[in-house]
Amino acid sequence: MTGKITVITGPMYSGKTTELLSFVEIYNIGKKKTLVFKPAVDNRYGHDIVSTHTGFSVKAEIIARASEIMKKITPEFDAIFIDEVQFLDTELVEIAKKLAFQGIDVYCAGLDMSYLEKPFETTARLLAIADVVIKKKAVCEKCGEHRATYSYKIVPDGGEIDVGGKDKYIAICRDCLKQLKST
Ligand SMILES: Nc1ncnc2c1ncn2[C@@H]1O[C@H](COP(=O)(O)OP(=O)(O)O)[C@@H](O)[C@H]1O
Ligand SMILES: Cc1cn([C@H]2C[C@H](O)[C@@H](COP(=O)(O)O)O2)c(=O)[nH]c1=O
Ligand SMILES: [Zn+2]
Repeated sequence: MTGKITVITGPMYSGKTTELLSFVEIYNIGKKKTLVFKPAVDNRYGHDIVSTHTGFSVKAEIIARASEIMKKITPEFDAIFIDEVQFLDTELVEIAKKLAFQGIDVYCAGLDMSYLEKPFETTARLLAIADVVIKKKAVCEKCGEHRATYSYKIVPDGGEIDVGGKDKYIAICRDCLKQLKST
């Protein structure tokens, strides 16, 4: 049987990594063969772990390019999990397809949009080929409603790729974004 491609997306703090790691746990309980990957650019929580904003973490393989995934897995794997896919090159899309054809489930988590409201290309392309899309929302840090779909930058521009957390970004809803833009 072929594998399934699942993409978990949404703004920062929406629970993407939490959801990704809950899938890892399900496969691990079932004693399945799995591997977790993370791009090298995201150095927030230490070098060889994927961590949620609440501090829950699992061991991960650090990769600079998507092609490194193929060097680290064999056909015996049941599933692979990749966090922060917005930081990886678009070759990940072909790799995800290839692995799914080989019967390996592929779980990807990543931002859909940058703070400039532009789609991250790798996430966008993965969404196009996904079997399952999970779109998460965060709590808006302006109005307190659970409908934030945007990551808003609260410090001067450090470029579209700019690793950080609450020191740089908040999650906000469209209504609050509209308000912020009009002030
Ligand atoms: N604005 C927010 N909305 C929702 N959760 C938030 C917010 N700010 C901080 N959190 C915390 O972040 C956790 C989700 O973290 P994580 O899964 O790492 O999210 P993501 O990977 O989408 O950034 C939540 O369980 C909550 O404790
Ligand atoms: C919006 C936005 C975010 N980033 C960075 C900031 C963080 O390091 C990650 C997102 O982490 P999370 O697990 O989703 O909270 O991406 C960026 O580089 N550029 C952006 O526009
Ligand atoms: Zn709001």
